[in-house]
Amino acid sequence: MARKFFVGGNWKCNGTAEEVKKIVGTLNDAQVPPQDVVEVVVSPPFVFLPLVKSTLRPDFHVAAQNCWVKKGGAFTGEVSAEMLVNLGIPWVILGHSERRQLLGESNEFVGDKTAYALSQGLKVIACVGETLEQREAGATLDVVAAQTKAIAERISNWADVVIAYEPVWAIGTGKVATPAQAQEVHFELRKWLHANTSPEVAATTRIIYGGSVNGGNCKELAAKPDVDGFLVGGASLKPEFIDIIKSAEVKKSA
Ligand SMILES: O=C(CO)COP(=O)(O)O
Repeated sequence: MARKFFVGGNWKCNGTAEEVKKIVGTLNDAQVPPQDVVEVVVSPPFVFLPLVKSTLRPDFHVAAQNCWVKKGGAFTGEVSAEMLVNLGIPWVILGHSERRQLLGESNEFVGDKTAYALSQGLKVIACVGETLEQREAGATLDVVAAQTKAIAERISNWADVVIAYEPVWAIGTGKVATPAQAQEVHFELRKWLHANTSPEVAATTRIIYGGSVNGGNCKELAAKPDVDGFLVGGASLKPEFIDIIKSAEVKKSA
């Protein structure tokens, strides 16, 4: 069963309005494979969402980088799923390791957010991944399984979920997981989904890799059977993001 290649660009907390316009211009001018080959989603900071949504080419989509865990109200500083839906934002990234680590988001909280966002009609890029300490302790699979379980316990429909495997030690470090390391975890995650959700969910849910992906390493990673795309940080702010989008071609010819 074919899983459409997915390339997300997580801009994190970067950019001025001028820089954002420039990135959008570069994306709009780029020659990339068609939408039936690759799904492209860029995720600017909240304040730039309307600008990006209104100026970005129509075959690319936008994602927020977070949203609140329940209906909006007296939650100062938060942005609700309802607001994103109201603005026509189709996607949201949840459970990024930077939020898990710096803001103390627990597996349960990320699971609750995922369930709520889906209930409001958003599609979710749900991030999982182990720290270097956890990897060295041999706990990688336990960690990503526990993170995925907290989501699986709270949702029944995986059609609008993409799992992003982002090993914390590979994020922003230039230390990319080897294709074999990524493949191993993606394979195990799919196996976990098979055993704990359904064979159909396991076969159809896209599992994308994130952590120091760039124009130079993307093709080798994309060639692995269980790597269904990427969530790109630093390189998504640069023209090489186009090369990463084009790595979808590797899959097509596989
Ligand atoms: O965190 C990431 C994407 O969400 C990955 O970041 P880098 O590509 O900068 O390592």
